[in-house]
Amino acid sequence: MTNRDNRIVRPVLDRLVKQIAELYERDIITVLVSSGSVIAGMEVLGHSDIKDKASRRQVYSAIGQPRMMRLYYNIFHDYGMKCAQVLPTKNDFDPGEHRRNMKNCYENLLSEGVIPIANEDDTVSLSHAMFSDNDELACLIAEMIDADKLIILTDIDGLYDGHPDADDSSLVEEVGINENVNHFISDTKKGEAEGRGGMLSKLNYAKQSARKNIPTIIANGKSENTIIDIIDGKAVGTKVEI
Ligand SMILES: Nc1ncnc2c1ncn2[C@@H]1O[C@H](COP(=O)(O)OP(=O)(O)O)[C@@H](O)[C@H]1O
Ligand SMILES: N[C@@H](CCC(=O)OP(=O)(O)O)C(=O)O
Repeated sequence: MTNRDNRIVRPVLDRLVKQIAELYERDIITVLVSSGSVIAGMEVLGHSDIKDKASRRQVYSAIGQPRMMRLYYNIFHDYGMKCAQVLPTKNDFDPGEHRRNMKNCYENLLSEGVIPIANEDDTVSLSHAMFSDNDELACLIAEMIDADKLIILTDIDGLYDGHPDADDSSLVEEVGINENVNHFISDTKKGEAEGRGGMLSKLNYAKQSARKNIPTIIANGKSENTIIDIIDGKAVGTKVEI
């Protein structure tokens, strides 16, 4: 949802929400896990003199998260839908009261026809409370709500069997949970703002979800109709299944 200049690309969010709205019409209900708060905060504040990276992330995300939600609120509203914000930390997923409360909240939001939008609470999640990235958060939510499917969107069509820019690399259509294909992945993290993730993390959490019987697909979030195509059973992205 960001471009190389570290700006939020509204048409990408618009396309996402349009598809979520179309699925809702078909009684397919989505929970959205969305990053973007740190970059949205950087867009507002610009350069910060705060040296400590964690403190800077707190400040940027505290500024950016309401901005992301304003964008989402407006776009969902344009499609006649309502959305809500859920900001957990990793600790909230431990067995206990917070987990039960969070699950209850998801169930109630969904029963009210409201689409939950989750992001890590970057203002408080430091060290052990921190998810490794939003791929982990999506995986934990999918498991908690017993999702039928997890779709991990990125800026590339899926996992390639070599460097994505190499002429002889091609898209891997399916990966088994016990298949070791980590060597396909090169460290091409573009240094984009404070984004964490990366393809290795997507693959690991996709396998983790598949192990819990949640079919998972890594696909391109910048393409026009990715989510709908996946739901319609078209051959899109990289499937990770048991
Ligand atoms: N074998 C591979 N197949 C697909 N993508 C790969 C591969 N190796 C490295 N990558 C890189 O992973 C990137 C996707 O992860 P990235 O966008 O960094 O994660 P995040 O969405 O968490 O920020 C791709 O843009 C690509 O450059
Ligand atoms: N929670 C942070 C992003 C965390 C993260 O892992 O981002 P990404 O590398 O895009 O999966 C944010 O909203 O900016």
